[in-house]
Amino acid sequence: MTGLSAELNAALGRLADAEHLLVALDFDGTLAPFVDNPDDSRAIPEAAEAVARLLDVSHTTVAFVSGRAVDSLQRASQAPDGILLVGSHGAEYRFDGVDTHPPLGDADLARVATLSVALEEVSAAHPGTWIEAKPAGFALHTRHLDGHAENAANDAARAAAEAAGVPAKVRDGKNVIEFSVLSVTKGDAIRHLRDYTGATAVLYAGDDVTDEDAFAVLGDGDLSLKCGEGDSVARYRVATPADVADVLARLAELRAATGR
Ligand SMILES: O=P(O)(O)OC[C@H]1O[C@H](O[C@H]2O[C@H](CO)[C@@H](O)[C@H](O)[C@H]2O)[C@H](O)[C@@H](O)[C@@H]1O
Repeated sequence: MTGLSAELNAALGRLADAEHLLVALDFDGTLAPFVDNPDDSRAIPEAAEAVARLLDVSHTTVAFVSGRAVDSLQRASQAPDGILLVGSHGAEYRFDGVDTHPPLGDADLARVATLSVALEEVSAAHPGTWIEAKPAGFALHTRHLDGHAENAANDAARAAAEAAGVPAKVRDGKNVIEFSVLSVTKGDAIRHLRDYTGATAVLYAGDDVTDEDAFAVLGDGDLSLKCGEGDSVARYRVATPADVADVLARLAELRAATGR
C-alpha cells in the first residue's frame, strides 16, 4: 500500500510500461525544501534515494530542469552521473558532462551588463534583497522581505529593467523575480529532452509558475505533477517534496517490476 491516490497510482502504473521513460524534475520546492541560501539547498534524502533507484532502471532517463544556473544546479543537487541537467529555465544544458552554453552574442552580453547595473541599483535601494547572477540574467531574491516590501522591490526591478531598455524575459518565482535576455522556457527544455532521449513518455514534477511551461507541453501519455499550492494545469497534485519522493519511489518500484 502507498499513501498515493488510487488515480495517481494507476497513472504511474501506465507510465511504468513506457518503452523509454523520461523523468524530468524541477529542483527547488520539488525535490528540495526552500532555504534562505540557495547554496544550502539539498534534495531530501528520500527524493535522492528514489532518483537513484530510477537511474538503476534500464530505458529510463532522469533529468533535473531548473531555473538555477547549471553550475549551481549541479552543486546543490549533487547529481549523480547519468542525470541530464538543464539550467537557467532551459538556456543551459549539461548532458554527460558536456555543456551547451547559451547562445549569447556581444549584444546579449551588453544587455546582461546593462541589466546588472539596473538591478544592482534596485537591490541597493531595497534592503534585504540580493542578486544571484546567471549566464543570461539575474534573479532578485526577496525571501527576507514582508509582502509589502517584496511587492515594492519587484515593481522597482520590473521598472528598472524596462527603463534600461533591455528586452528581458521576466519570471515571477517564489520570493524571487528573474530577468533573462533569453526567452527560452522549461517547455522548450522538455521538448529537447524528449527528442534527445527518444522518450515515449514523460513525467514532469514542479512547484512553481515557471514549471507550468513544462506541464503545458506534456501529452496524453505523460504525467504532470504539481507540488504544493497555486493554479496549475498539471493533472496530479501532491503537497510536499516528501510526497514527490513517494511518487518517484513508487514509479521506480513499478518500473523495476516490469522486468527492465
Ligand atoms: O526551477 P527551480 O529548480 O525551482 O529553481 C527556481 C529558483 O530556485 C532558487 O531559488 C529558490 O530556492 C532558494 C533556495 O531554497 C530560495 O532561497 C529562494 O527564495 C527560491 O526562490 C534559485 O536560487 C533560483 O536561481 C532559481 O531560479
